[in-house]
Amino acid sequence: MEQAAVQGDGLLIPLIDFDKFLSGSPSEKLSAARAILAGFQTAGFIYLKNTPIPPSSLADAFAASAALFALPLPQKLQYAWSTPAANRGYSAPGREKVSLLLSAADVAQVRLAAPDLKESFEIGREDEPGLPNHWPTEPSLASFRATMTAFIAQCNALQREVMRAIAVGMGLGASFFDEYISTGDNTMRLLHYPAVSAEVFAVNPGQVRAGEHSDYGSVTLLFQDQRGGLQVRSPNGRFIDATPMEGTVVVNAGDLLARWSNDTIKSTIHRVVEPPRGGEEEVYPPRYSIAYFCNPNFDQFIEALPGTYEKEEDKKYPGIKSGEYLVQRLEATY
Ligand SMILES: O=C(O)CCC(=O)C(=O)O
Ligand SMILES: [Fe+2]
Repeated sequence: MEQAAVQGDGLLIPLIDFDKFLSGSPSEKLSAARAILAGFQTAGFIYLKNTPIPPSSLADAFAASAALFALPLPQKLQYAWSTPAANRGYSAPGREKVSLLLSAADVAQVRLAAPDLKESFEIGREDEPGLPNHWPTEPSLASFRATMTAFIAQCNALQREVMRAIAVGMGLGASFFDEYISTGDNTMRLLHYPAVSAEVFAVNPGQVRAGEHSDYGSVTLLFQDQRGGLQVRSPNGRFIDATPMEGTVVVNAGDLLARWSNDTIKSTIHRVVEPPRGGEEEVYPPRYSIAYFCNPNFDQFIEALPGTYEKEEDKKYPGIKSGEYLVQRLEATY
């Protein structure tokens, strides 16, 4: 029996020992795979412990991310995110003037449009023709590219194993997804939620660090620091804290995997809000996270997986090319 990482209001996110899947006995492998699949089918989220990602790689990636975001804005803007098809580079925070608002009408207006209090930097597949990554050239970031390249390779290897676990759980054979994900059409997103005055949230109850959303692709590996603020929506519609647990990776299923599984897997809404209140903080410290968004190869045609429907008419969605689906979704957001 695995433990719960998060439990409340009908949401149960399991904590799974991934080493049991990777190096356990055949029966341990199978039960870990089934627990992983069950977590995606019920919560849409799991926490994994004992993954092969070395803590030192993660620490290096967070340090490189912090060094990047510490650059002055004009320097970061040299690396600006350009188009949904490219999906690479830097996105600046929304204007953070919320606490200066004077009238209730102004507050109401901003609540409607309250921009996320975050900045991000996206890194795509390195060898994609015509779409170079925006590697920083500052001397203070001399090791950024090597650090991220190594970390991305480790994340890609981990997601392949997660997909194998899903395949085993579904009874499809461990290598079922391998050919679908051979290219590594994935995106690493570095996230920085700057320090923010507690007043910003007090003045505007609609203000969040990242608005509620589901992810688009197959699975997302999410590495969060210890600040807290990530919340996952329960089946009853309440947001439940997905509290950080040292040494774990949060993994969630995205919309394309839900569609691929004929909605037997859930892509669950989540968001990032102010950290849970401890005392009388006036300023919430910055929060950093790294999300590794995975997709089937962009040229793969995605339609209901074997075993997720009985008759043709039970298929809920027409097939679609992975890359087309992603670009459609990105176009709607930016
Ligand atoms: O920062 C986080 O913990 C969550 C980020 C997230 O959900 C996203 O970027 O899709
Ligand atoms: Fe997300």
